[in-house]
Amino acid sequence: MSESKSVFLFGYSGHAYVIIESLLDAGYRIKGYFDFNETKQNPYGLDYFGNEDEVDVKKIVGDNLVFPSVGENSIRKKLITLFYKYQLTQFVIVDPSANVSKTSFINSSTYIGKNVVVNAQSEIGKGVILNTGCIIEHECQISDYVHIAPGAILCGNVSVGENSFLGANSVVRQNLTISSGNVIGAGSVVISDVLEKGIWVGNKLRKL
Ligand SMILES: CC(=O)SCCNC(=O)CCNC(=O)[C@H](O)C(C)(C)COP(=O)(O)OP(=O)(O)OC[C@H]1O[C@@H](n2cnc3c(N)ncnc32)[C@H](O)[C@@H]1OP(=O)(O)O
Repeated sequence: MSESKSVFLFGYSGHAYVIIESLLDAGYRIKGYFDFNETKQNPYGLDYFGNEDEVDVKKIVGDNLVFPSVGENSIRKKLITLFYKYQLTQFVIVDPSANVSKTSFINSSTYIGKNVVVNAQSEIGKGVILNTGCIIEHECQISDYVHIAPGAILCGNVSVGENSFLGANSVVRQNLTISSGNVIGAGSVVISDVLEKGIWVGNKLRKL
């Protein structure tokens, strides 16, 4: 990761706190944040630069780095669209504790959290969150704006469509596809393709 520039964050609540600590551990300087309003709590003492829809973001940011620090998939998508519009400098944040295969490909504005594993030949889209301790096994394909919550496990060669959310500790069996816009509940076990959009929960446990 580049250490020569400062980072402007977009969004400053719980998910941003996690990102801030990864950035600080990796040696970045944080310039401040944009958000709808100045936040009441400011645990990291950051400067507020305004609502990105109301201020001249490009002039304020210059050639510094930008990052979408919000957990909600649709808001990250909106922010990244703005980053492209103003040709701002996007990057990838990999927490120093993560273990990311050299043969995987990670797209811009993606966050890889503490103790995450990304294994061989996986491809991760832009604006993705790989949250604390999740495991993305070999040859997985994760599309843009997906959120994989803490502790989720994707076995090998799993595809996840754009904007989907996989809950904490969910497990997806190998070689399966989850199409775009899906929500998989916390602790669920996915044992067949999920091709119809919806909120899916449960683990159909039975004696074999
Ligand atoms: C750092 C972070 O925090 S990242 C975020 C991590 N958070 C998570 O992973 C949470 C993921 N969210 C969930 O699992 C949610 O429960 C959802 C999205 C699946 C469903 O939420 P809601 O739509 O609000 O459902 P609600 O809580 O009303 O429950 C509806 C029904 O589903 C059941 N249900 C909800 N979640 C689950 C689940 N994970 N597994 C099994 N059943 C569930 C409920 O028991 C309830 O059943 P009933 O109708 O028989 O009473």
